[in-house]
Amino acid sequence: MPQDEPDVGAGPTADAAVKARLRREVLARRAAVPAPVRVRRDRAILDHLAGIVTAGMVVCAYVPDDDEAGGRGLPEELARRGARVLLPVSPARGPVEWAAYAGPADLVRGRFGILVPSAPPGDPELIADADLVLVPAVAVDRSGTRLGRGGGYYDRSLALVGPRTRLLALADTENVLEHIPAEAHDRPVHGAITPDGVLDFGTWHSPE
Ligand SMILES: Nc1nc2c(c(=O)[nH]1)N(C=O)[C@@H](CNc1ccc(C(=O)N[C@@H](CCC(=O)O)C(=O)O)cc1)CN2
Ligand SMILES: Nc1ncnc2c1ncn2[C@@H]1O[C@H](COP(=O)(O)OP(=O)(O)OP(=O)(O)O)[C@@H](O)[C@H]1O
Repeated sequence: MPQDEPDVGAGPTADAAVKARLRREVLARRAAVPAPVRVRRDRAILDHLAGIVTAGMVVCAYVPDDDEAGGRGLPEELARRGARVLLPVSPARGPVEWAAYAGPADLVRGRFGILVPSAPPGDPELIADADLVLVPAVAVDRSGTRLGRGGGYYDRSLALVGPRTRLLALADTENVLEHIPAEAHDRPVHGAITPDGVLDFGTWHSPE
C-alpha cells in the first residue's frame, strides 16, 4: 500500500482496534464529568499557559469543543498573552490548513461543527513556523503517544514540523495513560498540559 493511503478497506490493525476501544472509553469518561468540574479543569489548564506562552510566539492551537480539555476560550487566552494564534481548518483529509485567529466574533462552524476563523486558510506548511503547537488529544501516554479522534489529521500535520517546535497535548489528568499503542504514522508530543500542571516527557530540547 502506498505510504500516504489510509488503512481503510484493509481491516483495522490490532493497534488500531485497541485505540478505537480506548477512544470510546476515554470519551465516555469525560462525558460523565459534570460541567462545572470540566470548567474548573479547563481554567486550570489555561492558567498553566502562563509559564509557556510569551508575547510574540507563534502558536498553532485549536478551539476545543465540550468533550475536549481546555475549553473554547483557549485561542483567546493565547491571544491575550500576546501570541500569534493559528487555528486548524480541516480539508476532506489531513494535514490541516491554518488560519489566523481574529477574535471570538470571527469564528464560524467548519467541518465536524468545529469553530474556525472566517478567512480562507493558508497552507498546511505554516505549522513549520510555530514555536508551539497545542495538539488536541483524547488521551496521551508518558512517552508522548497521542490518541486523537481518529481522523489522522494531526499525525499528517505534525510530520511537517521541525525539531525547534514544541508539541504539547492538552488533556485531563485521568487521560494521561500508562500506554497507548504507537503506530508508524504516530508523531509523539513532547509533553502535556493537564489541570495539575505541565508534564515534560523529556524529548524536546529548546533552542538556545
Ligand atoms: N477542536 C478540535 N479541532 C480540530 C481537531 C480536533 O481533534 N479537535 N482535529 C484533529 O484532528 C482536526 C479535525 N479532526 C476531526 C476528526 C474527527 C472528528 C470527529 O468528530 N469524529 C467523529 C467520528 C468521525 C466519523 O464519523 O467517523 C467523532 O469523534 O465522533 C472531528 C474532528 C482539526 N481541528
Ligand atoms: N502520515 C500518515 N500517512 C498516512 N496515513 C496516516 C498518516 N497519519 C495517520 N494516518 C491514517 O489515519 C488514520 C487515523 O490515524 P490515528 O488513529 O492515529 O488518528 P489520530 O491521531 O487519533 O487522529 P488525529 O491525528 O486527527 O488527531 C489511520 O487509518 C492512519 O493509518
